[in-house]
Amino acid sequence: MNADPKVSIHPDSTLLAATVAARLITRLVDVQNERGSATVVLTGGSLGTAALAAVAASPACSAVDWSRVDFWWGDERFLSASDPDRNAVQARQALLGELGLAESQIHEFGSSDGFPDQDAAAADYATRLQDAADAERALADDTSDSVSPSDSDGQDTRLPRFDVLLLGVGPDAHIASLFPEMPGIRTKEQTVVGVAGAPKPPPLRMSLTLEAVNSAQEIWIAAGGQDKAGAVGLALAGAGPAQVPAAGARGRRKTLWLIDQEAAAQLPGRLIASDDSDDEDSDN
Ligand SMILES: O=C1O[C@H](COP(=O)(O)O)[C@@H](O)[C@H](O)[C@H]1O
Repeated sequence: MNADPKVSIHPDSTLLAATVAARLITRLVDVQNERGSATVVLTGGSLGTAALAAVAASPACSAVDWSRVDFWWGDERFLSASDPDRNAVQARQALLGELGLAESQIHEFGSSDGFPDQDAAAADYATRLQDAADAERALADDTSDSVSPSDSDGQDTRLPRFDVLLLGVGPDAHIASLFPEMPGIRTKEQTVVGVAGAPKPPPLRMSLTLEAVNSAQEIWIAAGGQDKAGAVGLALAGAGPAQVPAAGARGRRKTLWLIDQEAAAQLPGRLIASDDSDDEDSDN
């Protein structure tokens, strides 16, 4: 049973990005203290990229041991590797390029330079996720006197453990590259899907499926601006995921909506009370 959504509302998108950054730094430090290393799944989009820039600008940035963080992506555009519209290129510019990471920590989707089409790049990403999951399980088995095997705590054996998975939301309520009423949002029994005909350019993309998104320990959905208010309102009013993909995101231990006042304009009244400001932060 995954976690019901909680909502945290912030005055504007600048403060929202700073809050996401502060929370991310804190969560990564906590996970590293608990488990040694941490894994983050990044999003593209305006707020996701602004939050990464805010991590880079934070005086607390160096509290994280970045050499023990792995980065994956929830989605990517099928473009050449250096295209400025690639989510990975934007994330490298905003933060990853500042951290002195090894390339082996940065798990980008394949590009149009290396793959014939988006389906081949999606299949490759699924294989790399499975390889990482297998390696994680082998490590857990080796240390099983002190650590529970990762597949006995409900972890999806096709995927590494995602400690925090970040999502943006489009005005149409898409998350990652799962768009309303398109095949990707209905795809089952696979972890990654190729997307053709996306309504937001570029049309060719790769995305984690909803199953894979919802394998994350914590999902943080960040949205700012009045153009997101309708999508946020519908998602939190309990719409169906096929029509409103953002409604389907549920982390295993936490589902946290981080939004600004403008994006909160159509929030159902009962949810304003679910603000997680007194929620510990329950990250322990
Ligand atoms: O195309 C995409 O859009 C969404 C939302 O982006 P935003 O700029 O409207 O916030 C993003 O979450 C996704 O990763 C990206 O590929």
